[in-house]
Amino acid sequence: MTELQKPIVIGITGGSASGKTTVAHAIFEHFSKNSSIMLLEQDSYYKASDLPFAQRKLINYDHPLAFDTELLISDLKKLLRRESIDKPVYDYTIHNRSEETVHVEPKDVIILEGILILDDEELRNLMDIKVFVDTDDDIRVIRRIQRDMIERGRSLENIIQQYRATVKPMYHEFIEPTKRYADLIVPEGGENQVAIDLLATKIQAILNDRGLA
Ligand SMILES: Nc1ncnc2c1ncn2[C@@H]1O[C@H](COP(=O)(O)OP(=O)(O)O)[C@@H](O)[C@H]1O
Ligand SMILES: O=c1ccn([C@@H]2O[C@H](COP(=O)(O)O)[C@@H](O)[C@H]2O)c(=O)[nH]1
Repeated sequence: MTELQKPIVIGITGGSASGKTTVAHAIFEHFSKNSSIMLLEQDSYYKASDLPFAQRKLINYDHPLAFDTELLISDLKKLLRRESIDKPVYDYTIHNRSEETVHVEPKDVIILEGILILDDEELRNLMDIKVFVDTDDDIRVIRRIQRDMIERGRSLENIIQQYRATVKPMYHEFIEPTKRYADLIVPEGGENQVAIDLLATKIQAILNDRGLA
């Protein structure tokens, strides 16, 4: 009976460094002891590139076409059919997909997280709950500087240049407009415990309804 139930898909989006990953991990932690749950990052589905590093650095990574959305939809549909996937691995430090993949087994709850997951209608329609993490541009840019210098091997100059050239304009052109598709808008992300608790309650209700609890 349990194997035949459709898994629950929670989409968590918002601008870069809004707190999407932090919210996704909080939900994951909440359910991981008692439920079968997994994270699926849209970033894993950035397109691979044959261009040299100097040119890869200049790619617009905040445009919908930077992602292999076809592969992401195909993998998500497999997980919904309770089939396993070989998830690509993305390496931000080299701006490219790594040679490796990670074998992922299907789970009852799938948390899909990324800047442009609500842009594509077909992908959007696969989600049960859509969340937009809404954090002001100035806070996000400060967080991004701190994170990208430490975790993604970037210089301050490079982060500022990329932010002005693509990150900020693409946010306003493509990401922020997807807020209208969200069921829930979470201000400030990871520290918003009330929103995380509300989300957890709703997920638990769907788990109960589908007999997955
Ligand atoms: N509410 C918050 N207050 C302070 N720092 C936060 C908050 N939410 C996230 N952060 C920090 O901001 C950075 C970006 O958060 P992250 O969740 O990785 O964002 P995203 O996945 O949207 O890019 C991380 O270093 C994280 O620890
Ligand atoms: O090669 C790359 C790929 C992506 N980026 C930037 O990453 C963010 C999305 O990740 P978040 O965790 O949501 O911040 C996006 O804004 C891209 O600009 C990159 O710099 N290089």
